[in-house]
Formats: sequence, structure tokens, C-alpha cells
Amino acid sequence: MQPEPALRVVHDQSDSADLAAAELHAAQFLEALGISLDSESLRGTPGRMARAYAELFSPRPFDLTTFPNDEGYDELVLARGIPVRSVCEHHLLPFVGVAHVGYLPGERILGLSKLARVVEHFARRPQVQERLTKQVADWLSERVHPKGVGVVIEAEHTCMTLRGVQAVGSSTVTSTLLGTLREDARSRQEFFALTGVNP
Ligand SMILES: Nc1nc2c(ncn2[C@@H]2O[C@H](COP(=O)(O)OP(=O)(O)OP(=O)(O)O)[C@@H](O)[C@H]2O)c(=O)[nH]1
Ligand SMILES: [Zn+2]
Repeated sequence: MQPEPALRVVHDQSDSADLAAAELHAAQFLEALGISLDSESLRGTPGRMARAYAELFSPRPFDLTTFPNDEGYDELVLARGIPVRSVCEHHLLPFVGVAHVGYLPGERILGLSKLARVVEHFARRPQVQERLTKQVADWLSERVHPKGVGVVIEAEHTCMTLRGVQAVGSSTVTSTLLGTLREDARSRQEFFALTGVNP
């Protein structure tokens, strides 16, 4: 199989973001909520809001670097505790936690940092945790062609802990398993044992 060409991810919503319009509307939004912007420290807040959300919705470009699996390594490769910072698309409030991303190599192995970069790539947009989990797994499966992929995300949704039901201390766990990790019970168990998650 031909090496996967290094892929430069270019999707970047900040390219199309109109920061001036976002700032104007953020000011109107805050004023509509009765928040006066008439002080030195709040005067710049609409602009900061616009830039902050533009940043949160801007994936950073990266190269998907893979190497030949010359040794025929055929056990699980697992990156544990990858930070997840995303924004729920329902309230635009952050959800924050960790991802455990693993794969069973086929002909190529993946540069390890790319497991964290893929998580960040799909996290930097309005999201739901289920979709984020599946997008990371599907993307790795399609690009690296491993024998199996497993992704677990555990996160606190601040829309559920700071406001609304205020379920302080709650976290949400989602997982997607593909290929051998889905089909083979022993591989599945090993994956969950190594992640420390008891499904
Ligand atoms: N499935 C899923 N739901 C999410 C996620 N993030 C936020 N939500 C939920 O989206 C739902 C939106 O429900 P609504 O009833 O329209 O919103 P709401 O009135 O603010 O609901 P409450 O949060 O219950 O006060 C809430 O139940 C949130 O907990 C996510 O990543 N996945
Ligand atoms: Zn929410």
C-alpha cells in the first residue's frame, strides 16, 4: 500500500470569520442582557468574546505523519488522557475532559502526537460529545487504515454543571470502537482495561 501523503488540514473557520460583525453583535447581546459596557474593563469585552470564540472554532493545521510498520507491531497503541476542550453546540458553553485514543496498526503507524492533534482538530468547533468521539474514530480509520480504532471521551459539560440542572461533579462518557476492537471481545476488553474505563 502506498504511504498516505502527509495531510495538511486546512479547514479554518477563522478565515471566514467576520470579527467586526461578531464584536458588534456581542455588544448588542450583552446590552440586551442588561450588562453595561460603560467601564474600562468591559469596553473591550465584545471584541474579546469575538476573538475568543473565533479561536475556539479554529482548528490548527497539522500534518498527518505516518511511518511504515516495519516491525509488524500488532498490539494496541493507546494515547491516554489527551485533553479535550470543546464547546457544546446547544449553549456554546465549554465541555472539558480527556480522550483515550487507541488503534491496532496495519501497514502504517501514526506519529503519536497526531492522536492528540486529531482530537483537537474536531474539538475546535461547536460540537456534541457523541459526534466528536465518532469523528475522531472515523477519521483515523479512513486515513491510517488500522486494523481497529477505539476512542473514549470523558468530559464535564458546563452547560450541565454551572447552569440548568447544575449536576456538579457529573461527567459524560462516550466511546466508538471500529474494526477488530469492536468485533473481537478480547481486544475490546484490553482496550477498555488500558483506558481504565469500565463500560
Ligand atoms: N447528546 C448531547 N447532548 C448535549 C451535549 N451537550 C449539551 N447537550 C444537551 O443539549 C440539551 C439541550 O436541551 P434543551 O432542552 O433544548 O436546552 P435547555 O432548556 O437549556 O436544557 P437544560 O440544560 O436541561 O436546562 C441539554 O439536555 C444539554 O444537556 C452533548 O455533547 N451531547
Ligand atoms: Zn450545552
